[in-house]
Amino acid sequence: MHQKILILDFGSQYTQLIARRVREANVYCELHPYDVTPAFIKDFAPQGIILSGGPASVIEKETPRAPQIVFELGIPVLGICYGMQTMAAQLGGRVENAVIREFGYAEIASTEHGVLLRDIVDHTDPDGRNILDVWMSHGDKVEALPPGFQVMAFNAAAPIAAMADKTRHFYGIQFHPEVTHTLQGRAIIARFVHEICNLGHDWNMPDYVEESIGRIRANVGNDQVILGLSGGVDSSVAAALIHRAIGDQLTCVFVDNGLLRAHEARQVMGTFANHLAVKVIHVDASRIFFDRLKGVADPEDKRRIIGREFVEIFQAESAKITDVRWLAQGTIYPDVIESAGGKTKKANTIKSHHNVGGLPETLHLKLLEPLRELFKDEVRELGLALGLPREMVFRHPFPGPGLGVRILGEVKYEYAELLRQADQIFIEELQHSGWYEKTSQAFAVFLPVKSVGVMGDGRTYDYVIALRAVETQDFMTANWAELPYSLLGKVSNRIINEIRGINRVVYDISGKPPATIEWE
Ligand SMILES: Nc1ncnc2c1ncn2[C@@H]1O[C@H](COP(=O)(O)OP(=O)(O)OP(=O)(O)O)[C@@H](O)[C@H]1O
Ligand SMILES: O=c1[nH]c(=O)c2[nH+]cn([C@@H]3O[C@H](COP(=O)(O)O)[C@@H](O)[C@H]3O)c2[nH]1
Ligand SMILES: NC(=O)CC[C@H](N)C(=O)O
Ligand SMILES: [Mg+2]
Repeated sequence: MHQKILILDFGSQYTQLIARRVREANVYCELHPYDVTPAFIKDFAPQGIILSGGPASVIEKETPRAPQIVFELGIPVLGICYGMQTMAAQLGGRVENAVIREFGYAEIASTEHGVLLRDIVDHTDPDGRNILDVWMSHGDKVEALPPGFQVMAFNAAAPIAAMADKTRHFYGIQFHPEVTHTLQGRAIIARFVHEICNLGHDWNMPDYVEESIGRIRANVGNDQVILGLSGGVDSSVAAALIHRAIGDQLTCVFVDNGLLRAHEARQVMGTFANHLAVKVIHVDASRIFFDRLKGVADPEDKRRIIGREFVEIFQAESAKITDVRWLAQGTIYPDVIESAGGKTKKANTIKSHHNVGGLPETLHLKLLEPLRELFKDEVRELGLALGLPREMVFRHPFPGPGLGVRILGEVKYEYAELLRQADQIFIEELQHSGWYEKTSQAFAVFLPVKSVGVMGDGRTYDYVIALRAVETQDFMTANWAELPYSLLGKVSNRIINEIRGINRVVYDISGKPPATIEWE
């Protein structure tokens, strides 16, 4: 049993980051909606609670409140932004519309009341006051302190920019410590969990590996498990972990759908089957995929067809193995959070992300998802701890539909071959120049349009390749990467010189939003 923090989510854009920061302080935490039941909170038995920010306004009626039990358990509570405002309102203070709203950088002076901000400082002002550079995003502010509280920090826009009741260990901060713009944010979160909640550093990878292996063994017993192995980070780490736990009871199914990157099949088989001695069934289904995709140009239709075909292959393969009771997946914590949000939010479907999650009932398999609690960088750390090669653990994510959504319109074998070569050149050059690690995701896109060129004094009429490279934390928003012109020039030269059929290369300079990372 780990010591743990409960984070109640009021709908902030940054709630996941709060969880990340707590984990980075080596403390286990979970994120749940603000309206969980009192019984849930009791059972969860947290050593501290964090209330997140949120878009609503405490001033309006019918807006979210923290379950009252949060303030009755005798444990520390930290309210961030909306979390602070609702704490103030619920405990007898007052919240008003702010005259001056703050969005972005702000300075606050701390009074050092309570332990949370004591000695945490960016600089001092001419009056000798401790100043923190913080990031704010609010239109409301706490106007009157609840009984028992004192001001912990202030500025002109928010005379109560932070407040504390040091007897009950209730803290409220108007700024966001979870975003990196708040320079001392990490230190503040660490202060809260270690010194105010008195939690140790009991969340670390080596312990996690052992615990997780124990849990997998206890769950699975003597059953057989199958896992769809893509060669991506998540399914690879899941495979390595489960294999460590149950060895030969695990069978991986790696589907070559003809839409993989260059040498992917060889690499995956090399690492897993040869190096780690994991049982991997290599299903060469490229012909089936190309057949099914013939004449289909609509991106959503393509995604659906590819997703359906994956499921059929899985079903066929699992039927060939006796005693399979479990389907293992590389589901990670952001997937869990996002699909929970997806049930309640009325979100627009931009793309239906392919996932083997939609397996038919007739498969009758239980789900084994050992990475459900982990963030991507924790998954990477786990991969390294399990001995997976760095190139595998740190590779960019690759979507399930693969090159199928990077060939615009109809997918043809000929296009896939051209794209594979271009993508390989781009990735090679990024790696040589040190830019692969500086970008979050990079790839080539095949445009099935022809343009005129001149090569060796002759006319060409060939296809176009677009290059895409982005920097992002969470893949929800992204900036295009400012790759050096010299690097782009070299990649362009190589693609046009080395690949017959391509005579023009362009670079995608669109952010997300308004564009998405993949072109389809
Ligand atoms: N070619 C494939 N063969 C078998 N299973 C696959 C294949 N492609 C995708 N999958 C399954 O679909 C799941 C979702 O793919 P996704 O790309 O989200 O994760 P990943 O490949 O494990 O990691 P990453 O996000 O780093 O690419 C994978 O975990 C895997 O189980
Ligand atoms: O497993 C996946 N199955 C999919 O169908 C899929 N579509 C997009 N992606 C990846 O998700 C991230 C965001 O992509 P978009 O900005 O294009 O939506 C990027 O990292 C994309 O590569 C997918 N991953
Ligand atoms: N970021 C937040 O939590 C904002 C809280 C509240 N909606 C405000 O504008 O003050
Ligand atoms: Mg993948």
